[in-house]
Amino acid sequence: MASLQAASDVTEAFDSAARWGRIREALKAEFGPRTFSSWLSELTFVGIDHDTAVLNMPTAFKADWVRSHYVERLRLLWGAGGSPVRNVRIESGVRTVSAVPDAQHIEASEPVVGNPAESASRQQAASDPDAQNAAVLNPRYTFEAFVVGKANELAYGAAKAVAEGGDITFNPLFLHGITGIGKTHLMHAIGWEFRRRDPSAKVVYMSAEKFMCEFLAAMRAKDTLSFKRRLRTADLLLIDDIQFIGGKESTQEEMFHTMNEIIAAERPLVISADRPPQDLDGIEARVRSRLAWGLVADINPAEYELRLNILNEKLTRMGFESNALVSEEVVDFLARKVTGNIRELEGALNRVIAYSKTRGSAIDVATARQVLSSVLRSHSRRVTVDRIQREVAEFYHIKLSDMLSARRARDVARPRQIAMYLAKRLTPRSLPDIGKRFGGRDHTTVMHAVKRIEELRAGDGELSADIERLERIIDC
Ligand SMILES: Nc1ncnc2c1ncn2[C@@H]1O[C@H](COP(=O)(O)OP(=O)(O)OP(=O)(O)O)[C@@H](O)[C@H]1O
Repeated sequence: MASLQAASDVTEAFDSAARWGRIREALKAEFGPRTFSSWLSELTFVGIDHDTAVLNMPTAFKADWVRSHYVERLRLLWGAGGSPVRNVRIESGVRTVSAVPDAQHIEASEPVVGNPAESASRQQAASDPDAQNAAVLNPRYTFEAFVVGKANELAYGAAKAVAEGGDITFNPLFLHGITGIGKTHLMHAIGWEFRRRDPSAKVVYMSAEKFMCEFLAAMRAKDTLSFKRRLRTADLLLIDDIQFIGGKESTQEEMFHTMNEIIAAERPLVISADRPPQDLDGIEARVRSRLAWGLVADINPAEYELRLNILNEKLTRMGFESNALVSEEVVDFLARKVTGNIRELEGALNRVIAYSKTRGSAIDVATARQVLSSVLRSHSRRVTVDRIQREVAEFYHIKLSDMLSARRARDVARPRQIAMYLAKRLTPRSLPDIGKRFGGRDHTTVMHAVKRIEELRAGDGELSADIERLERIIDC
């Protein structure tokens, strides 16, 4: 690893590796053995690069997942206890040589971090299959902990209605919105409330990816019956991130029959995705139409006020009511500056808290700015495909969903091509990755769009000026 500082000091390397061993144990205790083995067990420690812990995941897909779901937690664990590590970088690709002693074989010698109640309930789940469905629900994701604002009030209201049972007029409930915005939180909240009202109810929560893996494993083992029975007998079925089954035909077929059976039995079904049903490319028309049958509720990016309320709610829940560690000014600063999604907002808050705890006193805005410099820098610099899609859609007065849709009319196809072109120019994403974010299109479509816009720009001053204007909007 040329970019890494040489681990010349074996003791130092060993210390970091031992630390990684303890962090792995903490993660396992915190997230439970099942989540750990699905998402975190393959993560290996590569080395320390200045103030950054470098970790590796064998596949790009899982690396992406860890980046979007666990990196803040990893950063906090690495940075705890006065450690000089401030950042965590997740690389992908199979690594055969370890730059440091193999951390995975080092026993945890310090107490693990994690919620003991959660660990206990997970341990119980491991030996009690009936308890497993409840155990996958995150205890933090309740309605009480969900802050409502304009951006999510429709989804919240619908989720409450499902959870409270009674006579709902829609089924399924389809929740959609960009990553890190509260879809999973709401689904778990429905599960908790449903079970609170009827402790004997069978609540099944599953990510679509897990649905696929378990179904394919059951097919391979020629035992799909128990899989089918487990899902189809649910009193409440929650399927998260359904976009992942795009293109997987046998899984879609099974999903379709499962949905039909649950709906026909008038038992509630809740589905989530990163986009509305009609834009789920790679998913059969009959499945899409079934998904849109009930109520489709979107969750929009939080506005300033909601971001502020969420931060205050989190602080209260953590027992920081008196603002002893995080002042009102710092909360306001975070709400104004961290505008991406709620996961990022939480991450920034956790960093500020961790830093204040290390110092033993509240910090001011200037220090918060410093502590978050890498987050804020990457935030202001980081142009995302989502952001490009939003700005281009607004600029050309088309619907955001048309960026992902299959519509070929010129008035939407051209802005979509421009957005692809800008995604290639302004983000580090690869062509296949960009294609995936434009409704699962092939990389050749993106390549064609980039070429086409380059050609048009060369001969069309007006288009070229529009693109420059867009670049300025997106860049600021
Ligand atoms: N309105 C809210 N109030 C309180 N916390 C929230 C709210 N919205 C999101 N969060 C928090 O933000 C984090 C990310 O939310 P969540 O995991 O539900 O996102 P998601 O939309 O399911 O993302 P993904 O599509 O990546 O799975 C969670 O910790 C959740 O508790």
